[in-house]
Amino acid sequence: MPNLQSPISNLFKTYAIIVAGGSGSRMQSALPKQFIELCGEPVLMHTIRAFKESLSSPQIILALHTSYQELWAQLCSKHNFTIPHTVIAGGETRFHSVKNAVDSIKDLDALIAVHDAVRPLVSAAIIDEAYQCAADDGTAVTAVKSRDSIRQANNGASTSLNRDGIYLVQTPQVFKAAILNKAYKQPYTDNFTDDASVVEQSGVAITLIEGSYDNIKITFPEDITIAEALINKKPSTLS
Ligand SMILES: Nc1ccn([C@@H]2O[C@H](COP(=O)(O)OP(=O)(O)OP(=O)(O)O)[C@@H](O)[C@H]2O)c(=O)n1
Ligand SMILES: C[C@](O)(CO)[C@H](O)COP(=O)(O)O
Repeated sequence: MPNLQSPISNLFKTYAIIVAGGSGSRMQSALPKQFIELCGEPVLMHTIRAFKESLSSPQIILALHTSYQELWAQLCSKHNFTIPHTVIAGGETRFHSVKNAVDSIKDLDALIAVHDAVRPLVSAAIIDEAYQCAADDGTAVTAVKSRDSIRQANNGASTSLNRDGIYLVQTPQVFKAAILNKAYKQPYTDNFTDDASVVEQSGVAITLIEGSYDNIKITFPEDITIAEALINKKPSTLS
């Protein structure tokens, strides 16, 4: 069935915060992983294009460490990359990068997606579904069910958990702007591993939506090979 709903951008101003302020220590590459080429262009360009191609057509805000902003400008020029976006300063942690971007958005009636620069395989369909769900529920966090069995370790022993109740969380994570703005006023703690954990701590319930096993995060060197294989799959086989 074709989606006959009008794009969410007819009803809400939409933003996408793409966080690219990390150093990629686990990648062990001199060049942070968001700038490494994937099928001929930097990872970050694939990610920004996915949002540009969504029906939600968000205004894109890119969080980049100041020391890499000149490199990014050079890469955009080299690759003729002209998708409009605003660059703001990345922070010391992912939380601080998101906070800088959230603080730059003054429209508290908007919808804001937060997405890792290093998840370049996100589909337009998932992006649009996440904005729609956040419009309805206030929050939308993409996740997939664990495909492996799960055990909880405890004092040298371990017990089996029901994997049907275990979700692996991805991005995009989309929120009504007022919810995200309030959540990011909280002081930072190490427990804030994603935006859902920050919003939940502020007292707001999280709605999960179906993500995709293809929406991998590029974290380790082998992830580049896996991402290229996924990109080269026929589009009709992407799940
Ligand atoms: N200070 C930071 C740290 C991370 N990120 C972003 O958050 C996303 C997810 O983080 P992760 O994969 O952990 O990236 P890095 O922090 O770069 O990697 P590592 O943890 O291996 O150092 C990435 O797009 C990364 O650029 C960010 O914007 N600002
Ligand atoms: C935000 C995230 O990508 C959701 O899976 C993840 O929590 C980032 O964690 P990392 O420790 O920075 O890889």
